[in-house]
Parts: sequence; structure tokens; C-alpha cells
Amino acid sequence: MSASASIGVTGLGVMGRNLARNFARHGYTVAVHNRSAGRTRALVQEFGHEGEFVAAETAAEFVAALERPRRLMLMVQAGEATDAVIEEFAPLLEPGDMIIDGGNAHFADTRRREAALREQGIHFVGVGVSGGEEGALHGPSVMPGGSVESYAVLGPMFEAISAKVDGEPCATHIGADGAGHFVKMVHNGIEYADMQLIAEAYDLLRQVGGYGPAEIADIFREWNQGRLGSYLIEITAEVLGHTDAVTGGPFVDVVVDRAGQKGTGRWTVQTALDLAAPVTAISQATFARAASGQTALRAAYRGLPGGTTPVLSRTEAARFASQVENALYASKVIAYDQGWSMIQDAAKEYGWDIDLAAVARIWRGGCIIRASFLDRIRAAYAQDPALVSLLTEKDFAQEITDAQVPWREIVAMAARRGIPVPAFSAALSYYDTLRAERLPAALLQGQRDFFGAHTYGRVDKPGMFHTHWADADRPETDA
Ligand SMILES: NC(=O)C1=CN([C@@H]2O[C@H](COP(=O)(O)OP(=O)(O)OC[C@H]3O[C@@H](n4cnc5c(N)ncnc54)[C@H](OP(=O)(O)O)[C@@H]3O)[C@@H](O)[C@H]2O)C=CC1
Ligand SMILES: O=C(CO)[C@H](O)[C@H](O)COP(=O)(O)O
Repeated sequence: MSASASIGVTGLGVMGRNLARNFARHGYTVAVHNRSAGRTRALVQEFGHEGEFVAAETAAEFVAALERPRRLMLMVQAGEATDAVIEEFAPLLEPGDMIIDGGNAHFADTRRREAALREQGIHFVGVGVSGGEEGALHGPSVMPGGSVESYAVLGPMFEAISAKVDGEPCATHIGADGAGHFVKMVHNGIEYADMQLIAEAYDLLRQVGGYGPAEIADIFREWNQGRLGSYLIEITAEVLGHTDAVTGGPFVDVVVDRAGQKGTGRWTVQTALDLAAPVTAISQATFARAASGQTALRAAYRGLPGGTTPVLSRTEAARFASQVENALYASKVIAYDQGWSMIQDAAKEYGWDIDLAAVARIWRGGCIIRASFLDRIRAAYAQDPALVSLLTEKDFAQEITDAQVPWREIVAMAARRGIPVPAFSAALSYYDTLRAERLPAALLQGQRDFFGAHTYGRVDKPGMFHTHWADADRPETDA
């Protein structure tokens, strides 16, 4: 077999198959391989006319089909499957070759794999890919980590197959080793928060506003024309407008209310705890999915008293919908701000030089959280690459100021009426926590010193102190 392929894709499932087609459609010769050869044959049979494919049945054939330095992309499940495929192919490769992992791998695994393969002179490139099946074919958002040298070779290919917004590719080198997978993980954490916030808005509009799903679909369609314009709002309108063919009722009413998850949201929360990054809207969104699946707990709580739930009049409902839009927008800004802040924390921790404006730029298209306001986030970080928070940028600050009253009213009304809004509440509390002049953390420090002599700082002098709580006169000493 002659080494004619610019890239090889192994793992021809939902994502791999379409990414391989996307490369081929952009003029690259693509070697294709799958554990079970049937998928390889099916791809070439069905889509062979779209470009140049080299079908390989064995690992040796696959590697032999690749031009040097070899570029071998894995599109398999994260974890053991990825390690198994690396173990199969790495011994067949040579220094300078590149293994690209396009799956949703945990960034810590990517760091481990990158370090191990670097010893053999192989570039291991962890790449976040977002956009699902359609995005993989028509243009995903691509978030490559790994070495600068690997991006010099792979960058033009990723940029070619990625989505384009205003002529700019939705692909950029994120940073060394696991930076690409880290940023993809945070993308998914933000995705969880955005979806939960939209779901809470729907619930309020339905339970308090008295709107039906098709009417709420129309409200979302209208919002999609404004500052909330995004793929997630757009598809939410589609889902809410869909009628179930069996019952003739709204589709959303026949779906079991237990949200699944593959794990990237959970990883975001676990990692945030390690980094002490307070991504509260993201974590509440993740826990909301977990709570929805707690069947026994839900049965135990069901029927306990809640708030009052009178439905609003149509006139009141229209005003209410506008308040919900404000609350949704303000909470969404907070959720995205939390994501960017977490990326900044990780960049410090892992020594990554991440261009925060570029992250916003490549999320404007192709990915699940693509949204019109990402262009403004891009501009904010382009103007000040070290921006600590979006809320210090004047236009975002003004919007949050303007959304204050309705945002608070929505959260308060939800509490009065017993409607769960964990992500709205978390976003508002985060805002109030960070803007507070003084936090009750001072009392926590006192409690910690009381029971564990954990010491505390004082506002009026440097150093750490301990109060001898058991002594009658409670003297304070330097710690
Ligand atoms: N689906 C999506 O929307 C998105 C998925 N991703 C990520 O992309 C990756 C692939 O996902 P997707 O295409 O949906 O998955 P699929 O389940 O459709 O395909 C999985 C592929 O992995 C192969 N595979 C699984 N285990 C092994 C193994 N031990 N050894 C060799 N090959 C193996 C399968 O081969 P076989 O045919 O032989 O079973 C199959 O080709 C995952 O990491 C996923 O998280 C990322 C973004 C979006
Ligand atoms: O990576 C993705 C998009 O960017 C997937 O859509 C995501 O994995 C879906 O996650 P979950 O199943 O946990 O909702």
C-alpha cells in the first residue's frame, strides 16, 4: 500500500465517519480504519465518491497508508478504548508522527498520554471537537492542544474542515498538552449551564406564565432574534414546537424527565473543585441532571408542600416573559463568565498560554454553544487579554445593571411559587457573592479557629492569628 494519505481516521462511528468525509471533501486523501471492518467498507461504499479514501482493514495497512510525518486521528470513546487504540498503533509509528485524539478525553488523561508518547518522539495531540454529527461533517469547532510543532502541520487541516464565521475558521491552537481537551470540557460545562437555564426559563413560562409548549417555542424564536440568539435557543424552539406522532400532544410531555449525561459536565465540576474555581451555575446545572435521575428521592419528596402557583393573566404573562428573558440573559452571562474564569485558573495551574479571545472566536460557529454574544466576548478579551471578568467590560456591566430588578424578581417569584431554578439562583448568588463588600466568610474563619485552631487573618494588620477560645479572657496570639 503506498503512503498517500494526508491523514488517517480510526473509529468510524458517528463522529469519525463524518470527520473523515469532511477531510476528504476538503481535498485531503484520508485513510480510514475501524475495529470492525464493516464500518470501513460501508463508508467507502456509501461516500467514496466524495473524495479520496484509502480503506485499511488492519492496523499495519492503516499506518502504511499514511504520508510522513503520519497523522493518525482517533475517534473512539474516551478512557480504556482510547488507551487500547494508542497501544495498538504507537508501536507502529516513528518519531515525528502524530496521534490525534479527537474524542472527549479527560484532559488529565491527555496530559499523561502526551508525556508518555513524547518520550518516544511521537506528538500526541488532544483535540476538542464540538458540533455533533452534523458539525463533524459540515464544520465543527476544533480545539487542538499539543505541541506548537504539531499545530504547524495540523492547523491548516483543522482550519480547513472547521466552521467559518465572518470568514474566520473556528479552529485555533489552544495550548500545550491537555489544553484543548480542557477547553472542550469547559465548553461542555457551559453547555450544561446554558441548557439548564433555558429549561428553567421554559418551566417558568409554562407554570407561571401559563403558556403552552408551542407558544413558548414562539417566544424562544423571538428571543433568538435578539441578544439570546444561539443554536441552543434555536433547537429548543424546535423541540418545544414538535408534536408527538403517537399522542398528538407536545413531544416534550411524552419524554421522561430524567436527564442523561456522558460525563463532561461532571468532569468540569470535579476539576473546578480541584482548582477552587466557583463555577456554581455549571455545577448546579450538573446536579440538576443528577437530581432528575434520583427516582426514589423524588418519590419521597413528591407531595410535600410547596409555594402557591396561580397562573398569570395574559397581560401579566407578557411582562413576565420579558422578565424571564432578562433573568436568562443575565444568568447566561454569569455562566459563560464562570467558564472563562475557570479556563484562566487552569491556564495558571498548568502553565498554558490560552488566548481567551480566540476561545470565544472559535466557539462562534460549529459548536453546541455557538451564540451571537460570543462575538462580544471575543471583542472584550481582544481589547483586554487579561480581563478578570466580563462584568468589568462596560457594555456587559450595563446589561447586568439593567437586568437587576427582573432577574431578582424572577428568582424570588420562583421561590415563592415553589418552582426549582437552581441555575438561575446559583448565577444570581454568584453575582451577589462576588460584588459583596464583605462576606460571611469572616464568620467561617472564626468558627474554624474556634474548633480547630485553624487561625485567621485580621483586617487591621498583617499575619495570622489564633484566639485561645477555651481561656476565660480569650487572648489572641500570633499564629
Ligand atoms: N457524538 C457526539 O455528538 C460527539 C462525540 N464526541 C466524542 O467523539 C468520540 C467518538 O464518539 P462517537 O463517534 O459518537 O462514538 P460511536 O459510538 O458512534 O463510535 C465509537 C467508535 O469507537 C470504536 N471503538 C470503541 N471502542 C473501541 C476499542 N476498544 N478499540 C477500537 N475501537 C473502538 C467503535 O468501533 P466499532 O465500530 O468496532 O464498535 C466506533 O468506531 C467519543 O470520545 C465522543 O465522546 C465528541 C463530540 C461530539
Ligand atoms: O461533546 C458534545 C458537544 O460538544 C456532546 O454533545 C456532549 O458530550 C453531550 O454531553 P451529554 O451527553 O453529557 O449531555
